[in-house]
Amino acid sequence: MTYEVNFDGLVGPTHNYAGLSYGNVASLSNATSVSNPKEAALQGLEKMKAMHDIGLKQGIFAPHARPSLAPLRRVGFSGTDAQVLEKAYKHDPILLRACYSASAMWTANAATVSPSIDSSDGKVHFTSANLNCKFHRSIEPETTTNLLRAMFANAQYFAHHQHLPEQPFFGDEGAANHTRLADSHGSKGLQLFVYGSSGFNSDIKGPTKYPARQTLEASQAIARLHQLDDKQAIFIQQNPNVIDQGVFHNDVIAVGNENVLFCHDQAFIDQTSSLTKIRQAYIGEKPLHIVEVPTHAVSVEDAVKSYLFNSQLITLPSGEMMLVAPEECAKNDNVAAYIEYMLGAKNPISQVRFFDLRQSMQNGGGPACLRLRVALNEAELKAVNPEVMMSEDKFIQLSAWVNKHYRDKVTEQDLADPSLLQESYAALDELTQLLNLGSVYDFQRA
Ligand SMILES: NCCC[C@H](NC(=O)CCC(=O)O)C(=O)O
Repeated sequence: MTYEVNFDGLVGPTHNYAGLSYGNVASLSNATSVSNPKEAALQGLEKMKAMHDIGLKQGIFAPHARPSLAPLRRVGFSGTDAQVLEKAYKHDPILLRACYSASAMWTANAATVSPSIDSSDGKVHFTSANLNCKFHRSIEPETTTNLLRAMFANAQYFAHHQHLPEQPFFGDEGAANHTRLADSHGSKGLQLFVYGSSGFNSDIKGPTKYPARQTLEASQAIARLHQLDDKQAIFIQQNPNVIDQGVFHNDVIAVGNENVLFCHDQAFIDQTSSLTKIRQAYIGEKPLHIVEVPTHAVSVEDAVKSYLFNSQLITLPSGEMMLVAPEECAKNDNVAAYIEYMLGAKNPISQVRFFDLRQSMQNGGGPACLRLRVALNEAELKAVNPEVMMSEDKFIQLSAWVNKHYRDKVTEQDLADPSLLQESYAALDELTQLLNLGSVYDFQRA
């Protein structure tokens, strides 16, 4: 038996709205709104618990330590921690906000993962994403790797790779631009890598307004590192026009699960020929279902607002598929009508469940952004650090931990307050014990 295990990012104690992601409509439009980290973390935990209760395997990905002081010291802010915060607040508040971001919650961007069945050495491969398109995200990869190593600590089963070179040519945003199509989670599959532009080839035309965060070269490097056979990797360009309309990652316009690809009809460049290539490359024996949503039913704008395609598409223990959608989809008439139609149409998706993830959604992160998918067989699952797996007890423990440590309000002014740093580090130090992670943060290693 092979399971798809979803590792959801636990929202960190400094979750805030800083408007840091040009090209991500929600991030920009909610800049400087007041955030509620406690509510954000509890909303995320509710989703994890619901997935666990449905009978799925659910994991927990710890947050990163924020504020991160190393980048501030590196660019010349000096003194005690409190002095560094005070000076940065005064002289470069935007940089300070970036160093406070809880963006590591969106674990679809933490790494790209290939299951052992696809890799020639028979191991599960992980490559942390360099996230070098946005400064606040470019400071994530080292801690991500520390966390992955603490969660998947067995070298017999798990191979960890360093993130790609920190340079736009190798822009890599992890699993948000990667999906796997296969007859089942346990069968050999086709890994679909979707890139926005090329680092080296100027014939490949990217978007003109917003940045393309994933390059072809990065996707190719991952396929090499993960030892994928040529037949098991396909590279398709994202439609640059939709990037310019706010589709900053492919998982805002397409999602795959087993033998289903659910996508908008403007998701890919030259959509008809892109889909033909995917159909021809599919290596399964079952039929590949491509559920393509027409623009007349759901516009790109509605897709971006509702995050329909940032739903998780999961296989239930019964074998049916369920769309795990943000509540915003139920509130958008066009999207709600399409979902109703789709559930009744001839395809494997037969159920939907909506979640309130507003705190994350307001920064452009839906259900699918919040999770990293790792397909694991029984032996591999046994080798995972058991403390990072969701259970009744873990849910109670983590909810209590959030309620004890988190604030229910963070404003821009709070970022100058050194007690927010102390509270956050104390909370995370305790969390590393709850999840048995060891010393993964800089402040624990100093
Ligand atoms: N996969 C969803 C990622 C969302 C994330 N948003 C942010 O970082 C917003 C942070 C802020 O603006 O405070 C991003 O754009 O990478």
